[in-house]
Amino acid sequence: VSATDANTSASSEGERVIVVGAGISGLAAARHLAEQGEDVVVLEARNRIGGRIWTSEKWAGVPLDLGASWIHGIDGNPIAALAAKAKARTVVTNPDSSTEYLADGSEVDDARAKAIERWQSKMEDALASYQEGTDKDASVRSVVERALDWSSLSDDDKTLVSFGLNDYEHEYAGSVGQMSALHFDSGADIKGKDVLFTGGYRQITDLLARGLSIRTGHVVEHIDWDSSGVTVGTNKGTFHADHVVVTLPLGVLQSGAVKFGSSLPASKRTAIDKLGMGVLNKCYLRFPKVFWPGTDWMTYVPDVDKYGQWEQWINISRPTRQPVLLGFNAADFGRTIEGWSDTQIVNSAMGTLKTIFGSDIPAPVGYQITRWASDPYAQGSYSFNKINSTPAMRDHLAASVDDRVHFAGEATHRDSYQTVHGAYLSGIRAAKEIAD
Ligand SMILES: Cc1cc2nc3c(=O)[nH]c(=O)nc-3n(C[C@H](O)[C@H](O)[C@H](O)COP(=O)(O)OP(=O)(O)OC[C@H]3O[C@@H](n4cnc5c(N)ncnc54)[C@H](O)[C@@H]3O)c2cc1C
Repeated sequence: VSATDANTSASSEGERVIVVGAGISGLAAARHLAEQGEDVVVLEARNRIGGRIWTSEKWAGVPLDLGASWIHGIDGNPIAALAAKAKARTVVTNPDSSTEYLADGSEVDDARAKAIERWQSKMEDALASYQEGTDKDASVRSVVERALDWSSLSDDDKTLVSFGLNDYEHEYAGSVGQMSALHFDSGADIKGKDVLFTGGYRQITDLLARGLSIRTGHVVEHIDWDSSGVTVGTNKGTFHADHVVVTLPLGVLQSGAVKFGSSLPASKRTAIDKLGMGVLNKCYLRFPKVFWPGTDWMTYVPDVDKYGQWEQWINISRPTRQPVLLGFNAADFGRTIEGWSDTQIVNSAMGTLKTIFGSDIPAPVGYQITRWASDPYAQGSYSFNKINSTPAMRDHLAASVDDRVHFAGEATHRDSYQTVHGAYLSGIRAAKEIAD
């Protein structure tokens, strides 16, 4: 790889490869290529590696993941193998370990819990039978509302149905008004338990990055190619190579922030346009003491006019051994609060916690808040299947162009998009297009 302002190992006889992005997919690609003897450099816009894996060290001794937390399904998962190699300690979290609260803060009783389950299975059935009965797409919300005859429901039932809808948003990060009823859940099933890292997800990216040539602070601005090679322009000079592996997040591709010199194939442009980039944000709150139950999850069922607000919480005090709670907000509300000040967000979170646990709970002694949609190098949290997108579009997004420009990243994995392991596998796939 040669740059006008810098030269790397010019003596190498391997192919010269530039990898754009030092997230898990870029690191996986670069590592595979380096192991095959290729001459590879990673260009990363941020001053850190990891991308949407981002372990905060802001609170001494309490590493917190602001991006990905879980290995989703450890059975046969390549990230679980890397975790073992890194000797990283993990903790199982159990989705069935949950305490549920109603809008007034009272705990959900057995009858109400059954009603919630009943509505959830009605929604699942409605979506499954829609998928079997048509190939015309519609939004998840419209299919559910039609099947359950929304306007005839009592306010009480509307609240429970809304809670179920927002559950889909937390899982897939898209708004149910935009999610494809045909394809929202396409892809691989998760196999095995979910685990998170007590010492942070960065242990995985740090392991992969070891020994690689990575240039942080290099913002890629344009990518050109012809039969003789590729040229990658950055804020710190121009780089030349035989191949480039582009791992830019879907949101960044959609924004047009990086210009592609020769035109990209129509199928790839359509895929970029039609797939969706969703939002999931985190708000960690640290308290002087634990005042919540010992279950892994806490869920809150707000009134319909507070749709999607602070519905899902995880008790992070078990893995961190600290009085810390993590509140999630997805999709529309997750996006809305990015425009709020930190104080507004914390007050809003505390409003929900006070409704549940009483107004005399202690004030938080610290907070950490994410804004993934406003982040110029992510422009969202992860991709989702928007109305009128198709699973084949992920293959189009993944396809290489002229055997020069290769694509990886979570959004390019047809079955395991939205995940760390999907991103990782896509990086290996792209690297193998260049060197097996
Ligand atoms: C809040 C949140 C929670 C999540 N939870 C989980 C979870 O629990 N489990 C799970 O499996 N997955 C989870 N995910 C998804 C997972 O984090 C991603 O699928 C995965 O990390 C994506 O990796 P990637 O390499 O495709 O992209 P990225 O990690 O985004 O890497 C792309 C890199 O490109 C860089 N870049 C962008 N623009 C430029 C430019 N112009 N020039 C140079 N470099 C550039 C970025 O800075 C970034 O480092 C979560 C994501 C978020 C945001």
